Amino acid sequence: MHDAREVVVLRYGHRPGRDDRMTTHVGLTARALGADRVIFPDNAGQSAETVRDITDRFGGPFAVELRDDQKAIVRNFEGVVVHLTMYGERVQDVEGDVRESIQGGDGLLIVVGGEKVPWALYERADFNVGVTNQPHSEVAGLAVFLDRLFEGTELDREWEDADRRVMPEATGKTVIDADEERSDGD
Ligand SMILES: C[S@@+](CC[C@H](N)C(=O)[O-])C[C@H]1O[C@@H](n2cnc3c(N)ncnc32)[C@H](O)[C@@H]1O
Repeated sequence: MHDAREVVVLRYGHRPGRDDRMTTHVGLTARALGADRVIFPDNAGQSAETVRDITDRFGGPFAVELRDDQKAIVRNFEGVVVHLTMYGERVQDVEGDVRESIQGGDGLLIVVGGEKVPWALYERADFNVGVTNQPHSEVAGLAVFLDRLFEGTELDREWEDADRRVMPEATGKTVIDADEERSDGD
C-alpha cells in the first residue's frame, strides 16, 4: 500500500473506565487507516480485546499489544517518533519531512496522549505535530495524521482473512459473509 516501514501507534496513558472508549477508538482508527500495530498500556485489556475482535471479523493484518513500559518504548524506539500534540508544528508543514524520514528506515512510532504526557516525550520526539493548533481529540488527530502520511492511499486498502465484508452502497446495510462469497466464486 505504501513504501514506509512499519507504522506503530502508541496510546500513551489510559484511565480505566474514563478512557475505555477513546482508547478503543484509537486502536480501531489506527487499524482502519493503515497503521500496522497499536500498543496500549497494560491496564487497557478490554480495549485490546475489542480491537482484536474487530480484526478477527473484518480482517487485517493488524496487531494489538499490551505493554507496561511506555516511557521505555518511546525512549528505545529505533525509528522515527511522531508525537501528536496541539502545540506541535503544523501537519501540513511537516508531513513531507516525516514521509522522507521513514523511507528505508526502522519504522514510525506515532504517540497519542490522553491526559498529560511527560515533557520528555516532547524532547524525544523527532516531530511534535499539531493537526491544527486547537485542542480536540487523539482519535481525530490520529485519523487526519494517518491520512496525510499515506496521502489517502490507505482508503483503498484490501483486508486479509476477513470473515465479513461491508458492501458499500448509497442506501442500506449489507454485510457479506466471506465464506458465502468464496463459495459463490467457485
Ligand atoms: C485531551 S487531548 C490533550 C491535549 C493536550 N494538551 C495536547 O498536548 O494536545 C489528548 C490527546 O489528543 C491529541 N490531540 C489533541 N489535540 C490535538 C491537536 N490539535 N493536534 C494533534 N493532536 C492532538 C494529543 O495526542 C493529546 O495528547
